[in-house]
Amino acid sequence: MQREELIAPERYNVVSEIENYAKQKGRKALLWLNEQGEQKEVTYDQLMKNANKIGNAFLAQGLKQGDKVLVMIPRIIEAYQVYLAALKIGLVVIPSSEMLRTKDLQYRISHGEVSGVISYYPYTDQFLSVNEYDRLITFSVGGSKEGWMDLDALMDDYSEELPLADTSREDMAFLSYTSGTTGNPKGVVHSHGWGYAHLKTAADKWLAIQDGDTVWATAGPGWQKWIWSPFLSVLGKGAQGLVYQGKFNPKRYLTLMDAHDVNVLCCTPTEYRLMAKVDNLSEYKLEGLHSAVSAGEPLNREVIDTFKNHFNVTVRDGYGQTENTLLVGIMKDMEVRPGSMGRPTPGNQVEIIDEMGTPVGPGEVGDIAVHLDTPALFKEYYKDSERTKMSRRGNYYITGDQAKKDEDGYFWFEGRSDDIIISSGYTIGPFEVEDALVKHESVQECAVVASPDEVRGTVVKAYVVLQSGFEGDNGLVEELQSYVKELTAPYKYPRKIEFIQELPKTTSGKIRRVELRQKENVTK
Ligand SMILES: CC(=O)SCCNC(=O)CCNC(=O)[C@H](O)C(C)(C)COP(=O)(O)OP(=O)(O)OC[C@H]1O[C@@H](n2cnc3c(N)ncnc32)[C@H](O)[C@@H]1OP(=O)(O)O
Repeated sequence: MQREELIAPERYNVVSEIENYAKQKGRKALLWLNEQGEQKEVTYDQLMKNANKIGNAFLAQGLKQGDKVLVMIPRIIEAYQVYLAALKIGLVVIPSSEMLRTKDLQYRISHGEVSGVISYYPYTDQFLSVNEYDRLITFSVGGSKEGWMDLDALMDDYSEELPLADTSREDMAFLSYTSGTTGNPKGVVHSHGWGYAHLKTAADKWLAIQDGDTVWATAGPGWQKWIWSPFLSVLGKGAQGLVYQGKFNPKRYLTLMDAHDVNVLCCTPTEYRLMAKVDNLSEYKLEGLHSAVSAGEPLNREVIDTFKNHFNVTVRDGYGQTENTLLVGIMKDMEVRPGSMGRPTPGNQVEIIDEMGTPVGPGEVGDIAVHLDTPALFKEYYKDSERTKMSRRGNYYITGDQAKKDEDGYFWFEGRSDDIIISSGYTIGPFEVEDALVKHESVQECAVVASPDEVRGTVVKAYVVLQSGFEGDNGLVEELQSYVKELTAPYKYPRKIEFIQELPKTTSGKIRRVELRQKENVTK
C-alpha cells in the first residue's frame, strides 16, 4: 500500500465509515455482556439512530462544531453512541479512563478548554471539585445525577435524523492525553484524516477482520487503544464487536470466546500470558478464532507457542503509540519471527535512525522514528510547541523506543530511550509516582524504576528511604500503594516497594537510576 492510499478525501468525517453499515437493516454492531450474565445487542442502524438523537441533544444544549468534550464512560454501548454523536457533529473527544482522578481531570479540562463532560453516572463526583465545574455543560449516562442532564432520558426528545458535520480531514477529532517522563500529560492531536489512515492500516491486514466476523478487542474506553480497535476498526469494518463489562479473568475470557464464537481477538500480552497459564486449556476450543493480535508491550515466545499448539492460531505482535497508529507489526500473511515486532506497516514510513537522523543499517540499534509525512502521525502536542519540537529530529518523530532490524527488515525491540515504564500496556511516568510518594509523611526520598514481571512485562518499583521513626513493614507498603492510587491513578501505583537506607547517588547528589535498574536486571 502506498502512502497516498492512507490519505482521506479533503472533506471527511470518520463517522461516514460507520454510517455506510447503518444502511443495511439488521446488521449487528455490538453484543454487550456483563459479569452478571446480562446481555444487550444493537444493530448499526439502531446505533446510528441513537447517536443522531444524542448529537441533536448536544447541539440543542449549546455544544457546537470544534468544541471539546471529555468522555468518561466504561465498556457499555452508550460509550460508542456518545463518541459517534460527538464526532458526527464535529466535536473533539477527549477520551478519559474511569481511573483518572481529579488532578488529571482538572488538567484535561483546563488545558483542553473543555466545554462539556459526558460521564457515566457513578463517576460524576470526580468532577465536582474541578475548578471550572460551574461553566461545564454536563451530561450523565446510565443513570441520573443531580445537576447533570440525564442523557438517556434527554436523547428521546430529539430526532433520529442528523446531518454529518462538514469536517475537513485536518479537523481535530480526538485529543488524547498521554503520560510523559516529566511534567503534565501531553495532549495528542488526531484529526478525522488520522482515523482514515488508522483504519486502512490496522483493520484489514493486522486485525484481519473479515465480513461477518465477531471481534473482541478488550481495551477499555478512555484509552487510545479503544479508539484504535474496538471503536474504529470494529465499527469501521462493519463487524460485530463483543463488549464485556467485567473484571479481567482468563477462564471467563476463554469461555466467552467459545460461547460467542469470537473470530478476531485483540488484547495485551498480559491477558494472553494469563490465558496461556490456565489449567486444562484443551477444554476450550476457540474454533472460530482466525486472527489474534497483541499490542501494548512485547510478546513472549511461550505464549505464541501455547496459542499455536492449543488453538492453531498465531498470536501476532503489533507496535504503535497514542501518537500514531500501528507502526510495526506482523500482518496476517507474514512469516512470524518469534521475538520480533514485525515490519513497518504498509504506507507508514517507519525507520530506525541514529543521533543525526539518518537511517541505520541492519543490526545497528537506533531510535524507532516515523517520517513526518506519515498520514497516521499525530499533528502536534496541543498547545505545547516545545514538546512537539523536542519529539522531532530532522524529518522524523522519535517514538522513544529503540530497536534494530535484520536483513529482511524485521524490527527487534531493544527498550525505551527514556524513563517511561510500560506495565501491562499502561504508560507510566516514574517521576509522577515519585512526586506522589514523597508527599507521604513517612517518605524521605525515593526513586521509581521498572522491574521485570512475568505477567505484566514490567511493573513499577519504588525504592524508598523512610523518615526516621517509620518502620518499613507490610502495613506501610499497602498504605503507600493506596496513597499513590488515590493521588495519581489506580493503575500507576508501585506494585513493588523496597525500603533501603540510602539511594545510590553521584558525587553531585543525583540519583543513579542506572544502578537501581541494574539491580532489577533492566538494562537500557
Ligand atoms: C495506544 C495505547 O496503547 S493506549 C493504552 C492501552 N493500555 C491498556 O489498555 C491497558 C491494558 N491493560 C489492562 O487492561 C489490564 O492491565 C489487564 C486487563 C491486562 C489486567 O487487569 P487487572 O490486573 O485487573 O488491573 P489493572 O492492571 O488494570 O490495574 C489497575 C489497578 O487499579 C484498580 N482499579 C481499576 N479500576 C479502578 C477504579 N475505578 N477505582 C479504583 N481502583 C481501580 C484495579 O483493581 C487494579 O489494582 P490491583 O491490581 O491492586 O487490584
